[in-house]
Amino acid sequence: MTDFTAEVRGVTKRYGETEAVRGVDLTLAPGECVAMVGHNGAGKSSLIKLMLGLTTPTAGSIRVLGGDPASAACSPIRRRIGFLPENVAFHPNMTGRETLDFYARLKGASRRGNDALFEKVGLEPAAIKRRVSTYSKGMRQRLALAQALLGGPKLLFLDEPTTGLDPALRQSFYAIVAELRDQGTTVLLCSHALTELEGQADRVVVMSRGRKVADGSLATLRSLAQLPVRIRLTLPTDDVDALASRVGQGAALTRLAGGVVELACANDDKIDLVRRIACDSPAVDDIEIVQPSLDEMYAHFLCREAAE
Ligand SMILES: Nc1ncnc2c1ncn2[C@@H]1O[C@H](COP(=O)(O)OP(=O)(O)OP(=O)(O)O)[C@@H](O)[C@H]1O
Repeated sequence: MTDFTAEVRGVTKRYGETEAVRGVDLTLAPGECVAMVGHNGAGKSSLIKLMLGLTTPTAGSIRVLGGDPASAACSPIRRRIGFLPENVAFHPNMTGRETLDFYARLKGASRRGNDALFEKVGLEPAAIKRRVSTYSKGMRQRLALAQALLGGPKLLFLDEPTTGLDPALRQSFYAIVAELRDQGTTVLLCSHALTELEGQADRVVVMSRGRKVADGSLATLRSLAQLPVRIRLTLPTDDVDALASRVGQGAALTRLAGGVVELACANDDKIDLVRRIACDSPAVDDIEIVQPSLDEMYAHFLCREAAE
């Protein structure tokens, strides 16, 4: 008996000569929001298709919601999975309502909840009467999310859900994802927009060339990557060199524009350094601690994998 919503064990997927997924282990716990990142062709979509039961592994095993998602007996399981594919193509001549009704029939879900779904994703009553061909990219993506939410999925796969959306729409998209997660839905989210994933995902999985090269919370990945933390000081005095060298003892120092000095140090040395700055340099105007970004950690794990 497993507690995981999805469990991928030693999975390899080969397409002819191409090994799209290589020996991947991955678990998704109930109510977890996991971000999967990786370069083009890293194997993210292949892994999602395997968990959806659209393809079968060449080696290894997959269990989703307690069953094998590819087996014919598991269609009740597949009804509890939602999927927003990377490139959604709806029929242009159907209205929003007709489209959602159509997908509800396909999924065997009741259409009674469709109005609530339109409201959840922010599609106005006037908009759902219009043909999809008149929709903006943002409206199509909202409709795509409503489609993925049909039947109240326990597990939701979102493949590049925010590509092409403006910042406000991206925020509202993530607000819906957070609400779903709070209600216990497990979410796996693929994206190339690493910066916007910070703060959204409980865990980040980094894929490269079919392999999983890192898996953990941002804090775990930070401690694994051991990238330097940067401490930015805004110094009021002209004597930047003296002050900077005094506070910067033992830390790599860079002068930035506008009297700002950046000190790079190991994460474990950060508190000591901040103490020293506070004691020795009362004239510091401002202090900012910049943790390694997900972009930087991602680049680090890819370089490490390439070197291995
Ligand atoms: N049906 C298929 N037939 C043959 N090769 C495939 C098939 N699907 C995927 N591949 C190959 O498997 C590898 C992984 O592709 P996949 O689409 O899983 O990557 P991805 O990480 O989702 O990339 P992207 O970010 O560009 O969507 C690629 O080399 C791709 O060409």
